[in-house]
Amino acid sequence: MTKEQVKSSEALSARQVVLEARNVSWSVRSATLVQDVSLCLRAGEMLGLIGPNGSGKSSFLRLLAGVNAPSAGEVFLEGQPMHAIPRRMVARRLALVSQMADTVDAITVQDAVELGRTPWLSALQTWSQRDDEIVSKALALVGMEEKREQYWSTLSGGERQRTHIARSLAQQPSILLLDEPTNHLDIHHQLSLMHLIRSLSESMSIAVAIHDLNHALMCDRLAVMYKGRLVRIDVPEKVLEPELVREVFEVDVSELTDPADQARVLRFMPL
Ligand SMILES: Nc1ncnc2c1ncn2[C@@H]1O[C@H](COP(=O)(O)OP(=O)(O)OP(=O)(O)O)[C@@H](O)[C@H]1O
Repeated sequence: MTKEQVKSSEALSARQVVLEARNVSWSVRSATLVQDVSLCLRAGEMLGLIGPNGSGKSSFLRLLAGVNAPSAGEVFLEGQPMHAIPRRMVARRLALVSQMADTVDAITVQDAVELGRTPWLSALQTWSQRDDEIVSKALALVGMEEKREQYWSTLSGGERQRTHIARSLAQQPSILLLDEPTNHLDIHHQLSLMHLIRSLSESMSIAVAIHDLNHALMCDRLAVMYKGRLVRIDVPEKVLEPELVREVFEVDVSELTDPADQARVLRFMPL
């Protein structure tokens, strides 16, 4: 990751807001799981959502995606209230890759990825060669083209995860929301996926929940969730500082520099 790939906050602040949460809360029974969160995702931004287990990242991503409606506040997609946009139209603009996404067993990888084209098809717009090309490209991007005929039920956890990501890419959204996409992936696939997400952010806006704080360094900005609240949003260097990491994640952090390429590396120690 070169410094040039990460966009500066000045460059980002000039860009259009594509998705906005305005004072959003979400309660289930008496528990408030997301509390008064406001943030903007800008065009071409890679925004990381970080926070300890149970801090509300997945719940907040589902609100951003319009899968759940906020109990208070509002989400805006390209300036329009999310609740007023038909789901099919939302699906043409935004895709969510959930943490525990599953699908029915009796379909192949190819079938699962083809489902990503659904929002674009209609009685007038039937399956075309272009749809085949989009599906093939999505499979290739996640390295699943050789497994295209394999049944879902026979896939490993990492292959399922990559298939779901391919499905979301086949959807051709301009906004991609990913909930811990490196779950189940081996180290090679974790790195290649993080670099793929980084390169996709040249043409898409991305919000991604991440546990690995070294991966989080690849984001343009980081939003820190803690007990359902947004406690900080800023560039990674300003967010991943010892005091905040200690308070939110209950670990000590020290920063090292890789002599090979001067890259920043974080090392964590128990308190
Ligand atoms: N439908 C629900 N009903 C009750 N509680 C819920 C519901 N969904 C989530 N929660 C609770 O809300 C809190 C936030 O959950 P959420 O999955 O959003 O956190 P997270 O930050 O994504 O966690 P993780 O890092 O472990 O994936 C958790 O304590 C969870 O148990």
